[in-house]
Amino acid sequence: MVVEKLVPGGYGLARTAEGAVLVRGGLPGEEVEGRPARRKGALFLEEVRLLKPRPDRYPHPLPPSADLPLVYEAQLPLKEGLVAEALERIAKVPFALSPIRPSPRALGYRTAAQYARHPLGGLAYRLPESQALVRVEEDPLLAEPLAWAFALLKTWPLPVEEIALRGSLLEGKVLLGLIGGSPEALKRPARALVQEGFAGVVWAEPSPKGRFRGRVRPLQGETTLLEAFGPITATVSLESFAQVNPLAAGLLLEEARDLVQGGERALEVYAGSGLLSLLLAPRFQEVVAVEISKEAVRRGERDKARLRVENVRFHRGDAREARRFGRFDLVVLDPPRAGLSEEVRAYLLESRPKEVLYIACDPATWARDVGELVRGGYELAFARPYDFFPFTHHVEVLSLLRLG
Ligand SMILES: C[S@@+](CC[C@H](N)C(=O)[O-])C[C@H]1O[C@@H](n2cnc3c(N)ncnc32)[C@H](O)[C@@H]1O
Repeated sequence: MVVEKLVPGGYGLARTAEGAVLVRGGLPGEEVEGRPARRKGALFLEEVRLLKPRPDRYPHPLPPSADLPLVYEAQLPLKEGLVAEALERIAKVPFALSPIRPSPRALGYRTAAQYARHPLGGLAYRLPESQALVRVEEDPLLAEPLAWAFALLKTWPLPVEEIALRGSLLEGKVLLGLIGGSPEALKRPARALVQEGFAGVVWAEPSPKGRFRGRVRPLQGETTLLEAFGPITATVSLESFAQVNPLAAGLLLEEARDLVQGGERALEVYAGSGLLSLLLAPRFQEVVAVEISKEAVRRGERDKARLRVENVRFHRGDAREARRFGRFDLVVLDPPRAGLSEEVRAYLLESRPKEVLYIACDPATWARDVGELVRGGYELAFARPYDFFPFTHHVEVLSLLRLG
């Protein structure tokens, strides 16, 4: 069978007599075979064999997380296609997207990464479906400070379950998170790791809720770094979200700043450390930034003081409570992959801000939300895919909706 197109989740889609089959590892135009198996109501191809690969497959080694192993130029139309198709099929909004903006770096772009420790030594990637560990010998997607850390840690036998890295291109430094093991036993190795060149080492308890969601203890050195995201500098840490490709994120922030009109009050929900609030502050009298992570809010408060921004108010809380903050001229949204919660969508349709700036990392949930806002009286004024994650199917979208 021949893979027809790339679909959400990074699968190839092929059609068979039994219906559409999702193919992990098959790219559009490639001939594959395998055993179709039904899981969770969909048909997946198992034991995939690639019979006829594309001629533009990337010829050098990549980590297993790189599920779009094509030469860079060939990746971009596929990603654009994911966004265009989501708009058409899910939002049902006819709209011409602005062309995708490539990442300034196709390789060496990632400033954050996590690996499991392989039981036989070395670093490994956990396959999302089977949870099986695949050893990672090299990772050319890592930016320079992380590439140094990767090479060092590959041979360092640390008694932990996972490691997390967060680097800064601006400072040329990297923080190391040790997940699992005992913080007492890791104090000495942490000192040695800082002597070796890490800016800081933090221990975290493994938690079913996610990385850094259980107990966290700084072991040695720094816990935050300063990073440049285009027009703004911000602190980053291991503990809470910051964009992994600061050069690409910087381009998006520049364009975002130019898109919005300004006014009296702006609200940012899912704000992280409030990069957009701090950036847009000069255009508004008051900006409220709502974020659930205590650590991200703490970083935001520090950035606010460092940048001497007076009119941004951080609020640690749930986006679902947006209603209590009242009405705004602009609402900025950058939610996790699940997109907006029902309560946030209802709040927007009730309070009717003049502009909604929506940044998304999942085209399908973005399209669902855009569809609902358009049916509620908004018009999609701008949408451009951005490539924050070369060599993977992930794609970011910058969009602006205006009251029609
Ligand atoms: C994609 S990140 C965007 C962060 C920020 N705009 C940035 O670029 O750094 C999404 C953020 O939403 C936060 N978040 C997730 N669920 C939330 C909720 N229910 N209420 C408020 N914030 C939430 C996460 O902690 C994370 O910081």
